[in-house]
Amino acid sequence: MSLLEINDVSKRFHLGGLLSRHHVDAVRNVSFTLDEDKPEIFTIIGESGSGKTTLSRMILGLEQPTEGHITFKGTDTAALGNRAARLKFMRSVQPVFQNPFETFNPLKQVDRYLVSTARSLLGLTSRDEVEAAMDDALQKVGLSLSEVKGRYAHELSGGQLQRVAIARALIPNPALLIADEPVSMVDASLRMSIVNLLKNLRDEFGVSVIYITHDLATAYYISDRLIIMQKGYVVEFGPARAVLDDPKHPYSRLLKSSVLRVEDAGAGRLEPADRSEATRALETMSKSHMEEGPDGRLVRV
Ligand SMILES: Nc1ncnc2c1ncn2[C@@H]1O[C@H](COP(=O)(O)OP(=O)(O)OP(=O)(O)O)[C@@H](O)[C@H]1O
Repeated sequence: MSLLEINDVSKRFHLGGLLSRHHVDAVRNVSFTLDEDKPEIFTIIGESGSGKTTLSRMILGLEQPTEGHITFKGTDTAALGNRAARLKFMRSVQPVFQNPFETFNPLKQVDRYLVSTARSLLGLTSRDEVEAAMDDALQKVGLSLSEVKGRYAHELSGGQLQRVAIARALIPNPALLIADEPVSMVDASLRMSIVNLLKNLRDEFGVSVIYITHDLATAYYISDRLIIMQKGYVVEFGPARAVLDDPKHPYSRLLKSSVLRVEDAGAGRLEPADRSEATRALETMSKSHMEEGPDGRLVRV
């Protein structure tokens, strides 16, 4: 059975009111499926404005698709009518946001966030039960309740704080985490520990992760499959290493060639790579379609 099915989903934002003719097509005809029996790290890559966050907000039910359907464990997420159905969905699909320093109010002890998640999503009332659920989630991210209890955000490192944010998301034992740029605000030296943590959640606890990033290196390291988005379109889709080793679409090639290498920086080569091929591909995008290669990869042509 599918865990998550994204079926031909598009999102159009009207600018200046519904009757205005100005709009942005943030997401265009995106489809993919995650399998319930095969937890994976599914990565969405794309530059700023390509539609990654809009797609993730639709999966979380924070935006509704203009067209298409999103189905979680067989239920259309647009049809989650009552509070009980909505709560059940929120227990199963949890977000992790980009900046842990924005996630946590500096005037509130960080463990209070975990307490409220345990109460609201698990319905726990007794202090012992709440603390057991918190400690269990904190252990999964390599922390413990005693390390975190009573502490404020500024008393923890960015890496520790992002672990606490992930622990909060893990309290209801979700099947799916939506992690939107979870390492971009974390110190480079701590980045791999968070990335390895996501891997561990997949391997040890069977949690699937939708990992949203600009960062090709971490995407290459942890992803099972990925999509590359440009201006709302999926331009390439397939096993992560196959796509990143040998990108087929001009935009994917541009992304890969834009990664700054130490030897280029040392030689003063800081200019962006030539965008002309990717820009030409974008001009013909509305007339394009996805085509399947012999290795099961999909490329927009
Ligand atoms: N609520 C909104 N109203 C109008 N336009 C929006 C809204 N949200 C997003 N957009 C537009 O939709 C497009 C896609 O934005 P989105 O934030 O999904 O991209 P992104 O790939 O996540 O970018 P970033 O990496 O910068 O977060 C952009 O052109 C953006 O300006």
